[in-house]
Amino acid sequence: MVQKRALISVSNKKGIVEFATGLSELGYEVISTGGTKRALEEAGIPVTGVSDITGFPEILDGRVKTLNPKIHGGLLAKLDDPTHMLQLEEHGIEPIAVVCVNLYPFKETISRQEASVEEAIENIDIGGPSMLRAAAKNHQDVAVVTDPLDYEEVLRQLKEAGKVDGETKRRLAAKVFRHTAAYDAMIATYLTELAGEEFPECLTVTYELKDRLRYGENPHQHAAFYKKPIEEGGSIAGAIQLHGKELSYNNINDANAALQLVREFSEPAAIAVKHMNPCGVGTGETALDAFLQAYEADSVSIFGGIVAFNREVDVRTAEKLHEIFLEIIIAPSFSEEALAVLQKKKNLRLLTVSHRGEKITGRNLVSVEGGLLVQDPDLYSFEDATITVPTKRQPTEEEWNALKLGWKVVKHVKSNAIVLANGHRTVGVGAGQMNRIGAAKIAIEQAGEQAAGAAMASDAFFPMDDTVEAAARAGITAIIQPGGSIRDEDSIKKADEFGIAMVFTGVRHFKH
Ligand SMILES: NC(=O)c1ncn([C@@H]2O[C@H](COP(=O)(O)O)[C@@H](O)[C@H]2O)c1NC=O
Repeated sequence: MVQKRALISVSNKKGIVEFATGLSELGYEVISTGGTKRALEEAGIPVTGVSDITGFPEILDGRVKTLNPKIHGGLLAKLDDPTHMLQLEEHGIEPIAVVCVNLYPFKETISRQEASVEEAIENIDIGGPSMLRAAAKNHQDVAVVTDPLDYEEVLRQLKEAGKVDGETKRRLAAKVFRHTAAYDAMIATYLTELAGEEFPECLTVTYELKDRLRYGENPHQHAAFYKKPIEEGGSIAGAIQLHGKELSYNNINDANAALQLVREFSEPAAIAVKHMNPCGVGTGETALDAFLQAYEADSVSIFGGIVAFNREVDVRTAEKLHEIFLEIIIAPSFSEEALAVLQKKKNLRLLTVSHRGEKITGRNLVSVEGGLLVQDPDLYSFEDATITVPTKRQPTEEEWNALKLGWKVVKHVKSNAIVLANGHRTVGVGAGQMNRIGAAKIAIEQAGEQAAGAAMASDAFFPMDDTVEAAARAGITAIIQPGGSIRDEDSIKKADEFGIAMVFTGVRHFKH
């Protein structure tokens, strides 16, 4: 019997001995590169070295091992093409029926903070992707495996049918091209960043499947959650779920919004979110104080919402949280007693996010029909802004605290956005209105009596003085807004008329 050939060259050696044993027992001649050959021989599997086939040693520190016509001819020949077969014979090349290759660990290398550029470059696999792509192109005749999870199925089919069926070979080939494309995308991103190119001529991003979701924004929409290959600390994609039902599409979006806002605060803070807008934000000496403030901010909307903390949730906070219906609680950690309290609710999702204090710096990508919008995230903070006070009256210390809180929150509310706040919590949130005065009216109505003495934050400038007038009539005493309207003077005059202290930040925080 003519022996069939299987080529195995893997960096990740997991499961390879079992796979190679299976192939060998089925009569395959296993051919391998240096390290793989050694590992298989140690396990007692007969192996032919690739160098014995190519008649060429591995050179340049392994940069050239399998890049040889004796290998690539065997991968690319069409078995039903007489000319191909004749040429193989002429050049003494044997066809290869099974290819098992996984690549140098480029992702793992660049994930290590201390990895040098030289190390990263050495971990760019060249021969591996070449073999994978060749075999995948020729999948009509070659079964190509790159994922150890596929070893079992390939062996099963070879054992039961003596071959891998066409459908499986096509599926494996598609997987290979996804894998090599993702691999190259990571390399391209790494080198593009090193070269400092901001918006290259094409965008090669890659994401890995994290979860299939039960449905999307609505039950009739199919959905999945993909994550970046290398995790960014503090992101929802890196969150660990300790308890509760699986996260839904809307949960993930809301949790993301809550996390982005809680990161604005260094003092203990609690953020309640509904439909991606903060409905109550509180700060205090402790997580409990902060939560009580957030709850007080809007004890109606928080129902069925998400609460994010930037401090550990302790048992006292957990007991308070337990009293209301929430979908998700996110915190850096939960004390054991707190967990015991919160886990009484079967469905309540508890997430921890390992925020190590770094800013999330990756670009924002938003899909529109037929394209993708790409921009930097809005990382501008109050401390970065050039603050001016154009009114006669300067804010008092208490007003400054309220203005800062309102300004941090309004950045995370859908535009047009108005937030009313005191020094400890929001008291009114007007989100996503088509005109500014509309957003102001909603915030003022929600605040009711609490508007008196509160501060107002606006995500963009006032095109006219009507919002200042509405604020004054509600008893608001301080306003923070970007400024920059051609009619700023009208707003300043109106503020002076009512003794309001108004602050300009010079920075707009639209959010759509
Ligand atoms: N250059 C080549 O000809 C080449 N051929 C195979 N490789 C890679 O070498 C690795 C296996 O090496 P080893 O069997 O020596 O442990 C695999 O990840 C494979 O993708 C190569 N490496 C790199 O580019």
